[in-house]
Amino acid sequence: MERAARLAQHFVAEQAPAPQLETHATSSSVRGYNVAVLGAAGGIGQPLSLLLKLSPQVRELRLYDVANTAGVAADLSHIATAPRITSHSGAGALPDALYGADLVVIPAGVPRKPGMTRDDLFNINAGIVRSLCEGVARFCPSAWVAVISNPVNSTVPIAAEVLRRAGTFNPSKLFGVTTLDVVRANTFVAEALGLDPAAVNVPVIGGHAGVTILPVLSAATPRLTVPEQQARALMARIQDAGTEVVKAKAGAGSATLSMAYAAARFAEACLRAMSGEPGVVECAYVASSVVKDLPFFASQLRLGPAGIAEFLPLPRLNALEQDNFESMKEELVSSIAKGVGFMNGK
Ligand SMILES: NC(=O)C1=CN([C@@H]2O[C@H](COP(=O)(O)OP(=O)(O)OC[C@H]3O[C@@H](n4cnc5c(N)ncnc54)[C@H](O)[C@@H]3O)[C@@H](O)[C@H]2O)C=CC1
Ligand SMILES: O=C([O-])CC(=O)C(=O)O
Repeated sequence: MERAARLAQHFVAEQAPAPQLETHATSSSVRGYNVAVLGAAGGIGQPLSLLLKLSPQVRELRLYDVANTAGVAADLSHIATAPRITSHSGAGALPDALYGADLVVIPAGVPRKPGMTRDDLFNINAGIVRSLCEGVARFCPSAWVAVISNPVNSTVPIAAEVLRRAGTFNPSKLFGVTTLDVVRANTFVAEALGLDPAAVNVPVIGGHAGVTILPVLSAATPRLTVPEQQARALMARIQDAGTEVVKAKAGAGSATLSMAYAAARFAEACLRAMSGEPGVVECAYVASSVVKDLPFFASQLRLGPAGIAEFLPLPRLNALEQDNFESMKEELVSSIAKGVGFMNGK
């Protein structure tokens, strides 16, 4: 019997810990973590896997996709860094990719073409995220899960519902990756201020589509003092930045390289928090009670060894941001309801 099938059978039949890889290192004995990338042969998956191969936090990097992971894995495995690379192609290989994973990053799914919204991807990507999360619930129920697949505003509620139904949902460990919005905001604000982007931090709250992306420019550090018209233009550029890339790629997909950078930054933050490093703060789209009537919301989170350790208070919004905040609510409510409706067969 295949190792994956044996592991799966063992897990289901006996509910006992299988020969698990050594994980959950403590800060005093860091051995690294097992990270699975689902969709690893894709436009984001490949450069993301490259960046994770460079991470000192990673012990084993499992590359899973419906096909074509063998070549990516062979290629990456020649890089002279510590993480061990494994290849898992096809649905039958999912259990092996997930078993003992500490962090699962999901960039699986179709990207936009010009003229499409992220929501236009729902019909295909909803089912992909559902089936992958069913695997997570079964084979690595304690893992942290970072969902990249769009529309994030709906795929994260789907992931939550899958895990909840399986009895394994831990809201502190499920994240929609919105780091690219923060990365873009930092870059564009740094350009405006003539600074190194590494010295800039802009919290971005809400969700990950159009008006739901709310960069809180008034809370940027260092302080951004620009005329309102320039602030409006910056906000619009950050909100439309995904579309800017989709248009420039002219049918060849959406952001992959900047997204890989952003996802690697987020994954690295998760692994540092897991290992007990204090003061790890990132924005992400999570199950939340920070805003009434929005059960999923992106805001600044302090991460700890067990996932979300604290929801930081929302920054104070100026009039322009408050306006945007009010106009995002309806869209976010309906995107969340669409995800939940999908799980209810609607
Ligand atoms: N959260 C964010 O900020 C961003 C999200 N995205 C989203 O990320 C997703 C992936 O984008 P790209 O990598 O550019 O697309 P891509 O098409 O280049 O790669 C997607 C990969 O997913 C794989 N895949 C499809 N179904 C799968 C399944 N059931 N199991 C495992 N793998 C499967 C494909 O074989 C392919 O290799 C898209 O939905 C895109 O909209 C893209 C950029 C930013
Ligand atoms: O725009 C897209 O379709 C991909 C994405 O989410 C982004 O680049 O922010």
